Parts: sequence; C-alpha cells; structure tokens
Amino acid sequence: MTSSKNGYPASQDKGILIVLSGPSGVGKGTVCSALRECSGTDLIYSVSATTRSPRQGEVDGVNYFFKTREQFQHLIENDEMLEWAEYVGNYYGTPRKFVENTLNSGKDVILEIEVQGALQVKQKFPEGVFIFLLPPSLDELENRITGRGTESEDVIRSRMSVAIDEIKLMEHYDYALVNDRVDYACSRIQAILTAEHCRKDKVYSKIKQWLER
Ligand SMILES: Nc1ncnc2c1ncn2[C@@H]1O[C@H](COP(=O)(O)OP(=O)(O)OP(=O)(O)O)[C@@H](O)[C@H]1O
Ligand SMILES: Nc1nc2c(ncn2[C@@H]2O[C@H](COP(=O)(O)O)[C@@H](O)[C@H]2O)c(=O)[nH]1
Repeated sequence: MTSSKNGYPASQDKGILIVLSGPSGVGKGTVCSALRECSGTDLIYSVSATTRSPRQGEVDGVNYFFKTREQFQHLIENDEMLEWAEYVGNYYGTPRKFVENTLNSGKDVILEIEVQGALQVKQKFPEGVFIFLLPPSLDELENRITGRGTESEDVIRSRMSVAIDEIKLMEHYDYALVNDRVDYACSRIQAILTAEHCRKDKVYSKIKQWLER
C-alpha cells in the first residue's frame, strides 16, 4: 500500500495551498528556499509573473516569469492569473493553471506573495493556509532590505512605507510568526503544515474507506 505523509493511506485528496506573505525584506524568499530544501518534492513552489526587471542572477522561469506590461495585461484579460496586484510600480501575479493542476495532483503548493494578492486568494481558496511573516523589529526589516543590496534608496523607502499598511492586514491571516532565525521560522512553518495535514476532516477522508467495509 502507498502511504501519505502522515502514515495514512494515500487518497485522491487535493494538496494544501499555503500563502506566505510579509513586508519586503522580511525574508519570505529565504525562508521559502529553506523550506523547499527540507520538504523536497512534497512542497511545490509557484513561480510568479512580474513586470519588474530581473535582478542580477535571477533566471526567467525560475525566480519569476518576467513579462512586459502588455504581456501581463494579456494574462489578466485571458483569466490566466489566480491573483495579481500592483506593488510599488510593478505588477506581480500567480499563474492560475499551475496552482490548480498541482493541488489537484495532491501536492501542496506555496505562494510567496504580497498582501493584496493574498486577500484575493483567500476569496477563491478560503481553505488555504495563510501565514504572515514578521521581522524581529522595523529597524531589522530596514537592515535586511538595505543589506540585500538589490533596490535603490527610493525603492527601499517606498517598500518600507507600505510595510506598515501590510502588517496592519495580518489579522486576515491564520498564523503570524517572526523570522528571527531562518531555521526557526522554517520549523514553525513545518509545524503548521503538519498540523494542517492532521486536521480531522483531512484525515477522515483518508480513512473513511475503513468505515465503509
Ligand atoms: N532570519 C534572518 N536573519 C537575518 N537575515 C535574514 C533572515 N532572513 C532573511 N534574511 C536576509 O534578509 C534579506 C531579505 O531576505 P529575502 O530576500 O528573503 O526577503 P523577502 O521577504 O523575500 O523580500 P521581497 O519581498 O523583497 O522579495 C536577505 O539578504 C536575506 O539573506
Ligand atoms: N500579489 C503578488 N505578489 C507577489 C507575487 N510574487 C511576488 N510578490 C511579492 O511582490 C513583492 C516584491 O517582490 P520582489 O521580488 O520585487 O522583491 C514581495 O512582497 C513579493 O512577495 C505574486 O505572484 N503576486
């Protein structure tokens, strides 16, 4: 018999949709990479589309699908986006089909997105797990975004000024955790995922065949 992650029989259950948000520079990407490393093929990362220019080392189709504004507009008009938002002068969005197909195949999917987009996803997938990542302090947030060295001073200022508005919206999330250390944040998210997989309705759908004998 094939068994699923929690030791129960495999079923045709959909995967869990995890949405990870938090202000720019808090460490979403870093935590997400660490999480993917320790979760292997059990957790699939959704690659977003954006109109922002690639940073040094970023690869099209790996970090983002880099699009012109016209191409992005076309994706929206063709209903190819699960959600999209304009953030500090650029468009960002989640390709819909990849997420739906992966969830239907039973795999968990993680989206690393900003708050306006996360709220759109919540409308469409209220059963998703919404996690908000906080910095240890606002000074540390600024240190991280500045220390990354990828944004101009103007862009850093704009991103810091929307950070407070984003944090105000954390009440719409299911969980909030501090990214003090990457390994701690990663363990906390894994604990959340384990608990979500052990929700009784999830487990019940896996063992209900036992009751139908
Ligand atoms: N727990 C941590 N402690 C110290 N530094 C961290 C931690 N997590 C991430 N960083 C550093 O903070 C910087 C920003 O991290 P990262 O790029 O992952 O943030 P992000 O939230 O994905 O940003 P954005 O939303 O702009 O894409 C990076 O230089 C990263 O190495
Ligand atoms: N609504 C969405 N937001 C997204 C998506 N992909 C990334 N993001 C968020 O945008 C900001 C800026 O990202 P950066 O790579 O330019 O630093 C950050 O908060 C990302 O999480 C998306 O598909 N939809």
